[in-house]
Amino acid sequence: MFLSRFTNSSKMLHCISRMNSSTFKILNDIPKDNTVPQFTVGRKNGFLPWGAPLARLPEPFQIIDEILDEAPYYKRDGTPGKLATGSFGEYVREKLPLLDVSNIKDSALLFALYRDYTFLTSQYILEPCHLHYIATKSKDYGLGRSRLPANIAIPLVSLAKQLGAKPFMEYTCYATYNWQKIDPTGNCDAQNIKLVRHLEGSQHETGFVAVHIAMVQHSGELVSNVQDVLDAVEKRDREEFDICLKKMLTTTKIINVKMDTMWEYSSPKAYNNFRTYIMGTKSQPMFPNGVVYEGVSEEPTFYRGESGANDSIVPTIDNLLELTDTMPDNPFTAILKDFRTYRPVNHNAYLSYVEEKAKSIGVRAFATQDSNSTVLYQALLDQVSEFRERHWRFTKNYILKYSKHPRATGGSPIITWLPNQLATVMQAIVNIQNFIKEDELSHENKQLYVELTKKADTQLRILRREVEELKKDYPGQDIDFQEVEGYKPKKVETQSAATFGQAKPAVA
Ligand code: HEM
Repeated sequence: MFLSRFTNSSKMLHCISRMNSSTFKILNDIPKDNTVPQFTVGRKNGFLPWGAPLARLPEPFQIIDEILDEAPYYKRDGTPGKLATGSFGEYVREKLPLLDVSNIKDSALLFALYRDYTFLTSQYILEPCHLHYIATKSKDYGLGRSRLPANIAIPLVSLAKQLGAKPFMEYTCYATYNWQKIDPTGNCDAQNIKLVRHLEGSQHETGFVAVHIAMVQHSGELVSNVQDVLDAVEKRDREEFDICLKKMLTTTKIINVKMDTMWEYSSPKAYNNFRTYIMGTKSQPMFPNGVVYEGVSEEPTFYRGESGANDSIVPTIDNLLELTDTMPDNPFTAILKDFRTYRPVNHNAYLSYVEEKAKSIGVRAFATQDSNSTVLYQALLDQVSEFRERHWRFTKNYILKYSKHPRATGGSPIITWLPNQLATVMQAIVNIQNFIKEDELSHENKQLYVELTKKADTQLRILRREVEELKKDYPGQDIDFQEVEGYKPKKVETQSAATFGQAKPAVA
């Protein structure tokens, strides 16, 4: 049975889940009703859409297929597209009529149109930046276009409103709603994935997105694991709790192993060939005055760019383990919270549910009442650290080796932001040892605990030194709260990256 109470109103979905934080309706099966929002969290689809992403648009929208086929730097036949010749801007201004998208009932078409208008937007405003980046031999991006024409802006804003999304390219647009299986009977491993839309058009771009999909295909198991852990804590069932933590460990290990295949599917050297087009307009020097959406408002807009930071796997685990609560109250954490608004409303509501539920029933407190459970909890923290550590390695090899640009695609400071969270989780692994009584541990858990604690402690010291060194080469890495408008710090603990990621002590 799928969730029949869902309607295509994203606001309604948000309300349903927020009305009662002790329950959250998760899809148990694939819906038959095509008005159910594509990004509804489910035990089968997890954080992927519940239906296969729509690859081709029906009339009267086929003109968008045509334009997007012509756009990529390299078209499907390998010849240069409009972005390579610098003619995309003029082409789309002239060729695209102002289409009416105000009343789209089918959730697949609604999301496909939103995806496609965000592609048109990013290609339009960032076309000059990539050409500048090539002309200056990777030195800088110059300025982007500061006005988005009405034939793109008006429909995009309407679609975003219908979805409760930002009118800008989110992670869902570039990654989780932008793929097809090559063999429809196969799974979503990277070799079986091709893209619906390209920005650059290389196999490295396909590989980059495909590895994300290969990881997110396991998020259905993760959603089930999370629910089982929460149920076990509510029942105060220790045996069941330990079994569930072990199952979740298996899932997280699979996801981390899939992450490692990035090196195989997408080369570090090729990443910067498509990275420009996924940049945002917020906290980016290419858009000092933002972007005006013509026909909508003369007020400039500022949006974060596409980023894996909008994926829901890691935030879900952060929230379940109550790690989010130990993040320092600094501007980096403020950015992390801001990122959470750049995702489907149902994902955001799910994240809030997990966060509130874990706190109210005390997942961490329950874990730390037993030394062996605490080690399993610590092992899960270690998987979050493994994810973030792999990720920091990607950033050093795919980005820092080739670019001195100070901001990541999502607008976070490239040197200090990721280490803020990485250091927090490493510190949490070290701190949790206060709850472990070695003489109560099984032989297996004792070995694991010693190994995990030592590893985190060493990595933390290396990371701190590394960040201080790297900061010298990148300007503006220490930011203040003003950059994250709307965020109210509870208490300013630090504004300096010198003490980034100091987790608060774990309190049971
Ligand atoms: C070559 C591969 C990758 C590179 C270079 C890269 C780069 C980055 C950067 C620079 C950030 C900082 C946020 C921002 O954009 O402003 C970020 C955040 C993030 N990315 Fe990636 N990414 C890669 C692959 C992935 C993959 C495969 C995933 C899997 C879903 C992922 C998930 C995340 C998450 C969850 C965050 C937030 C991290 C946190 O909470 O500490 N990334 N990424």
